[in-house]
Amino acid sequence: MEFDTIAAISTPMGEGAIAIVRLSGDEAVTIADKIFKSPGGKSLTTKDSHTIHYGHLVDPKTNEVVEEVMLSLMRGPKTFTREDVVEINCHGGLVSVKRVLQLALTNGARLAEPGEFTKRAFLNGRIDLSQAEAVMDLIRAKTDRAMNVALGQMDGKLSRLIGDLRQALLETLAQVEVNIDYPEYDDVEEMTVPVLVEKCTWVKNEIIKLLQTSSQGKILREGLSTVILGRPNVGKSSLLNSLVQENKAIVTDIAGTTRDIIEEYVNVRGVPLRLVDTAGIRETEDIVERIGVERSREALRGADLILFVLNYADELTAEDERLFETIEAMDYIVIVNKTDLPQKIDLARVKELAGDHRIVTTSLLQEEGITELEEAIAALFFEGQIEAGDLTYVSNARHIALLHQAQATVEDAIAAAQDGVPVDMVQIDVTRTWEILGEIIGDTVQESLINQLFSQFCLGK
Ligand SMILES: Nc1nc2c(c(=O)[nH]1)N(C=O)[C@@H](CNc1ccc(C(=O)N[C@@H](CCC(=O)O)C(=O)O)cc1)CN2
Ligand SMILES: Nc1nc2c(ncn2[C@@H]2O[C@H](COP(=O)(O)OP(=O)(O)OP(=O)(O)O)[C@@H](O)[C@H]2O)c(=O)[nH]1
Ligand SMILES: [Mg+2]
Repeated sequence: MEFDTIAAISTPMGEGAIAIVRLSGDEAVTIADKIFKSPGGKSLTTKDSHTIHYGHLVDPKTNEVVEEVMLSLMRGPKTFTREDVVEINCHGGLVSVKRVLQLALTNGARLAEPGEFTKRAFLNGRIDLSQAEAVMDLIRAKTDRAMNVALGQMDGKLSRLIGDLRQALLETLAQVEVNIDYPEYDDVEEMTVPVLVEKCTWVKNEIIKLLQTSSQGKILREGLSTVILGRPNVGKSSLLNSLVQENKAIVTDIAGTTRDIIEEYVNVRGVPLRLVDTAGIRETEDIVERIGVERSREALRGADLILFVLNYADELTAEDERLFETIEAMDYIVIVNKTDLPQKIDLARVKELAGDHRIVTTSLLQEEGITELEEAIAALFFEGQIEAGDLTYVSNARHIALLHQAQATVEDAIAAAQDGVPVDMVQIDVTRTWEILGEIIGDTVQESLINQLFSQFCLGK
């Protein structure tokens, strides 16, 4: 494909000692050649591919030296975009990077749109759509595990599986063609239906397996949304601090210390948590605190997991019992904190209220019970789950939606075939399933969607 030459800053703005301005397209080398002077004076166009060069950027209009740089020259198709790529490594700092970019733009490059480099890698056929989406996931990954999932997908793990499913569907379609071409042979019809049902059932089961990974996949990507809940002063902020192993939240003995929501990412035994510390829930006259309490209640609504903190050294209150009711239908762990103080809480009553939910006792002050709590969190996440490593995860909402659609259409195909619907009718559902799966890897997908997907990328990627 033929495209114009794009340029963008590919490193964070104003940070770091070195920054990269990247160019990609047919004119990348000629544009770079116009503005780059090596000590030896030789033109870049004479240089070998995949080489790096020291020199200066010089404005061809004014002959002014703009920057001292290292320049990487990579000719397509063995590049990130499959096009000619030039990367200019300049001194970090806002002014320097912007000057370099500006110089490239005034000498024939166009400013890249967000995600346009990766989009070209896709449009030029180096990667498919799910791999391109994984590039973005990789950048956003907040834990090792999330990063590994993204790396696997970038490597084409999901693409290969989708490819296999589509291949199986194509084979059934071929079988159906034979049937349509030779309708006079009854035995062909007799053969077609079982083959169709068998292959489609396999596809259906694989889709179901993939979808089963999706809730874990989403959590790995976005973190398990975990809300720390409880009355004022029970030790919620202390719990956040001990899980993140840093003093992120303010802890005092004054009830009502936390007024607003505090959010932190932590990795508990491989489970990424998006931890939310909330204002202690109580009836209050204080306007600021009341807003905080309201926000705590809101945070609860989107939570995957609640860490419900109770005070060991205090009797259960009506508020505690109400909170048990509020979270009744949710996943929660009860944490009875302050075990270093004399017991006042009725633990039997706590067990009764908690039912099947886990109860952990802690003294956050003395750093006791934290290991048990971490184990309880990990156990909840991995309960009855297969070892995480070798699964192909789907975590992307777009992929999940398409897999649900594909499951529905392939089920229609199976049901129709079993009901004796003519095979050329069943063929329609099979073809549709093949198309829907193709959308995941971007094979059968609309341009508007592609544009929208890449526009969510960051600049320079
Ligand atoms: N300086 C720099 N660092 C970077 C990138 C970059 O673009 N520039 N990347 C950007 O995100 C990542 C590396 N990703 C890359 C992926 C593919 C190819 C590439 O050239 N692929 C070719 C050739 C492979 C080969 O030589 O065998 C290909 O697949 O055909 C390059 C970088 C991370 N680090
Ligand atoms: N004795 C004892 N004190 C603790 C323990 N954990 C926390 N505390 C103390 O309890 C007080 C309240 O702790 P916080 O973590 O601020 O409680 P909170 O639930 O966030 O309180 P609010 O933000 O006001 O809702 C502080 O003085 C803590 O040092 C514990 O295990 N034992
Ligand atoms: Mg607090």
